[in-house]
Amino acid sequence: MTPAARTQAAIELLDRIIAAARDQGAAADTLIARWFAERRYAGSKDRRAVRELVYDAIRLCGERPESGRAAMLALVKQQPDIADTFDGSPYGPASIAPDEATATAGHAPGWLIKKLRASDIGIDEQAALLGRAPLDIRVNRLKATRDEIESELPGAEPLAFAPDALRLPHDTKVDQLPAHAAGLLEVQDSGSQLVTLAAGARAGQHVVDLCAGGGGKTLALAALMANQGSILACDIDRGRLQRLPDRAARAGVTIAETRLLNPNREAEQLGDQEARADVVFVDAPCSGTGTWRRNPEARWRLSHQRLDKLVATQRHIMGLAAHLVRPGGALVYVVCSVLDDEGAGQVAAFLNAFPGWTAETPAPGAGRPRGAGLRLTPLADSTDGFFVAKIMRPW
Ligand SMILES: C[S@@+](CC[C@H](N)C(=O)[O-])C[C@H]1O[C@@H](n2cnc3c(N)ncnc32)[C@H](O)[C@@H]1O
Repeated sequence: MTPAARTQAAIELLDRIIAAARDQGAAADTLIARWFAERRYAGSKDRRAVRELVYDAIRLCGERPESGRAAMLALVKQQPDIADTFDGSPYGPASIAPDEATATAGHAPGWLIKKLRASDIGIDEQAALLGRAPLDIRVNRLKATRDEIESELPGAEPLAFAPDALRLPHDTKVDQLPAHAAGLLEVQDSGSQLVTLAAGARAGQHVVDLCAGGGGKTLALAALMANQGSILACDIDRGRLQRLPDRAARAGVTIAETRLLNPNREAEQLGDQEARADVVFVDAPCSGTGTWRRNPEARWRLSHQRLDKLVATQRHIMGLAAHLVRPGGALVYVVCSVLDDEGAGQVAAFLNAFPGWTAETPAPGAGRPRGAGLRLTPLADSTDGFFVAKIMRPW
């Protein structure tokens, strides 16, 4: 592909990503993969170059742009060399007109910037939320030690604050490693590992992982429990939950059982779990503001209404979770968001609604206290952004 054709490809892809963000369609990564699957003529260098242009433009534009071309013109202001590729050639974009509309640069839509500021996420933190995410893995302590895996992977760096975490060079093809196929490691952000550690789950305990999804944190919990005890992994999403048994088998985890929940019938379906769990782990659905490094277009999807709906769902799930915790047990609440509405505010509301419950500040070696919990951010901790709180049920 010529440089002009690459710019045109990026513009077309951005158009699709903008439409999908508006209509709650597929994620940017999926759209990019589909686009190239239909265009086999594009080589690996073309793919990399187009992808880079697309993500640079997404990161640059805080508000959802009017069009892919407007987004790319905003990028031209930052990277003037790209202007030459608007050459009107057969596969390239038309020349730039003097007064063409250009998207505005920024970290997020205005209403969201206000929310971030109100949550003490200043401009440097906002910029870091849009940086490039590192590649972290969790060594599965059921099958290997971190030292063993570190010695096998050139460039792997152990992280001081997460005992099973290694940071790998960006271009490591983790899914092609024999150690990955053998279940010795999983790709998992070190922040994700830390919030799981904060649950303090121990061997022999009964844990309910109420929003288990595909089981990323279920497997980490099982490893911390030395695969002893029991984990009930629940979710309302059949597709995600279905992935868990195979992943568990690969990781040598035998203590996890799955249960598919029906929205709004969860309480009835969890009746047998009433007041039984030592730990109920709630990795709640959230806005994902802490994971913009991986999905920067997520900020174009969010709206006031969507955030309000998420906050209501989180509250509903916390209420369900509270009934499953045994006296003296813990409800561990996690979101990959840095917004107080979903983090500190949510826990304050819970403590108000459930008298006698008390928050313990988890001390996993990173993060800073935020309200009754702990917050991790990309700038301060070099992890994804997370909020975690450990709330104890009275005896
Ligand atoms: C942040 S994701 C969980 C990720 C997962 N714990 C992991 O580590 O891979 C949140 C999950 O909550 C689930 N969810 C949404 N509403 C729910 C509900 N009412 N009850 C249980 N799970 C729910 C979603 O399907 C989604 O899989």
